[in-house]
Amino acid sequence: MSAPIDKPPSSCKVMLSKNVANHLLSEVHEGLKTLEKSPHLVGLLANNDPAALTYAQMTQKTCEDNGFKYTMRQVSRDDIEQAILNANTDNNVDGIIVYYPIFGTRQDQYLQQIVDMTKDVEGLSHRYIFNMYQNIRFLDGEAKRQKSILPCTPLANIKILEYLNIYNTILPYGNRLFGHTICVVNRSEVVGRPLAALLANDGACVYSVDITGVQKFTRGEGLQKRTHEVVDLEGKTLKDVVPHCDVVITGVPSDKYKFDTSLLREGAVCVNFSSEKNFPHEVRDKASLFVPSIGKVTIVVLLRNLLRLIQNKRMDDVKPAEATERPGTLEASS
Ligand SMILES: NC(=O)C1=CN([C@@H]2O[C@H](COP(=O)(O)OP(=O)(O)OC[C@H]3O[C@@H](n4cnc5c(N)ncnc54)[C@H](O)[C@@H]3O)[C@@H](O)[C@H]2O)C=CC1
Ligand SMILES: Nc1nc(=O)c2c([nH]1)NC[C@@H]1CN(c3ccc(C(=O)N[C@@H](CCC(=O)O)C(=O)O)cc3)C=[N+]21
Repeated sequence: MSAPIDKPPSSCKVMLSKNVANHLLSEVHEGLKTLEKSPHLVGLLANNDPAALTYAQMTQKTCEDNGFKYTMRQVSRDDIEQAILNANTDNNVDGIIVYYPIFGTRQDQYLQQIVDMTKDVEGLSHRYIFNMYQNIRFLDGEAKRQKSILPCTPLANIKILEYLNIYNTILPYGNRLFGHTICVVNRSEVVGRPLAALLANDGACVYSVDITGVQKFTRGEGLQKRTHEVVDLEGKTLKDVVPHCDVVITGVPSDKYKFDTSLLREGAVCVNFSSEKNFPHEVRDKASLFVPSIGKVTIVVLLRNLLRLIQNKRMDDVKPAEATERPGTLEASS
């Protein structure tokens, strides 16, 4: 009988998102101490998506374990508009999350826009999205007291890269990804495209890959631009860009999809935000760090956004109007 050939142990460190989540939770607990009463988050569920229900239940548990109040309201999709309007005017509600997809059409974007901006924990209101793409970090211009709200899943990915020290804190805020080349596989409007923009705004060169093709997001040579620019890389595919990347982030919503790890640069950092396992087990033979899922971080970011909304509301004696159009600054972190 021949002895089994042992593979050398993998040098890849697998980082579970709960480590990052716990780190962020301590920040959330500090914020909570400054409030008189528990923040109240309302989750509106108007679809039969099991992923949305799981996500809602996980959010409820995290809220209850950490001093937040969470109420799930299940409504039919015909009643969702009225349910949002009721939560908007209810003084006992601090934050609202509506689980999507509901109609799966532009009606979903309509619903996103009727959530009161001061209760929009997901940062889906037009003004927040505009600020994000334009790299405007505050709602009150030069006063810089009210931070704009960033979308939860893109921000969760950023918090993970910060935790993994991909962000270089010796560099000034806004430039801390300078020198990194990052591939994001998914260009949806809710996660992939905003994520590519945020990473590029922080100084990275980002290849954004979708089934429609590859785009490159950068702030130009030597980070000359204030916000990112995008170019279509016609004819290029994942295979052309991945070998250049030191970070690869995947979000393909299919259990059939497996990332071809032979393309990875040795020692790349790999993060998967899809609820499916996009990386096969062999990723451990190539990657230096691997984060298999990020859901727990997303939920803590949601709570952090809720605290931020409450802090912004407190400062509302300073009127935030007209601040949106002013050029942003690069001096504050996400
Ligand atoms: N962990 C978390 O906190 C969250 C996880 N998710 C998960 O992330 C995944 C994606 O969510 P969404 O962006 O909302 O989904 P989506 O369905 O809106 O977008 C998926 C995108 O991936 C692209 N895509 C599909 N196959 C591809 C391929 N082979 N190569 C490159 N691109 C491909 C699609 O064209 C589309 O642009 C889902 O699994 C979802 O459950 C979503 C939100 C939060
Ligand atoms: N407005 C809105 N925002 C969302 O962010 C949103 C939504 N609607 N609709 C539903 C999808 C789905 N989604 C997930 C979030 C976390 C995990 C997650 O936490 N996954 C665990 C594993 C899941 C498990 O334990 O089964 C993890 O990453 O560790 C999954 C899926 C957010 N969504």
